[in-house]
Amino acid sequence: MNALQQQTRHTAPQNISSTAFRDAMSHLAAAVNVVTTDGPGGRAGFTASAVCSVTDDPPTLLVCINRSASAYPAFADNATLCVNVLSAAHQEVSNTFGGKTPMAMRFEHAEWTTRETGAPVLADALAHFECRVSQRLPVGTHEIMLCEIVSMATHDAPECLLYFNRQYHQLPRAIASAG
Ligand SMILES: NC(=O)C1=CN([C@@H]2O[C@H](COP(=O)(O)OP(=O)(O)OC[C@H]3O[C@@H](n4cnc5c(N)ncnc54)[C@H](O)[C@@H]3O)[C@@H](O)[C@H]2O)C=CC1
Ligand SMILES: Cc1cc2nc3c(=O)[nH]c(=O)nc-3n(C[C@H](O)[C@H](O)[C@H](O)COP(=O)(O)O)c2cc1C
Repeated sequence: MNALQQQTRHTAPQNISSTAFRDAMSHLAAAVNVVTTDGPGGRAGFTASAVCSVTDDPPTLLVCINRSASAYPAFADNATLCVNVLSAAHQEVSNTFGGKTPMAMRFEHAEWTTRETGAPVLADALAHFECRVSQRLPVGTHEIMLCEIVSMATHDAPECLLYFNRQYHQLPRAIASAG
């Protein structure tokens, strides 16, 4: 057996439990976002790594939200949301929105504003995307929200926040070149 084979762990298809899937998913590094909303369903937000770009025409991204999350009823009732991309300075913001913190307290510890849609915008987010939810698709425990961009902005913070191996990591904007 060579070194590569020794480091590779295979799981038979019939054995793919939720735990095995999560263990494998912990090997995917992901950007960390706080997704917020406000409207008839109230103000809410949650930490999300399941966010990705779908198409640039019309500019669209997707967000997956667990339907058992305390934030879900507000997202189900509201038509707009904001994806706030976190910088390395926002690890505590991520913990606040990813834990069991009561919804009203989540917005107390960072600077939030509103712009086009009324969804809370994190003042110094690395980027923010205000969106109109254009489609909703339930899949298992989650709902995929397809989100058309209404307005966006970027902010050149020096490092982004990543989630990998169940831990936070910080990645600099520019990697120093060797030699
Ligand atoms: N997509 C999601 O719903 C995610 C939920 N979480 C939640 O945050 C908490 C802490 O998670 P970890 O410490 O990373 O350990 P974990 O073992 O629960 O998660 C490991 C990885 O599995 C994936 N994952 C976790 N829960 C999932 C779910 N319900 N549906 C689809 N994918 C899921 C994510 O990629 C995550 O990084 C847990 O309660 C977890 O459920 C974390 C990341 C993503
Ligand atoms: C790094 C990280 C990423 C997460 N990504 C998602 C996600 O993409 N979708 C999701 O529904 N929940 C995600 N969660 C979990 C939610 O942020 C939240 O903890 C969960 O919905 C339970 O919140 P509640 O106590 O308000 O019900 C993530 C949590 C962490 C810490």
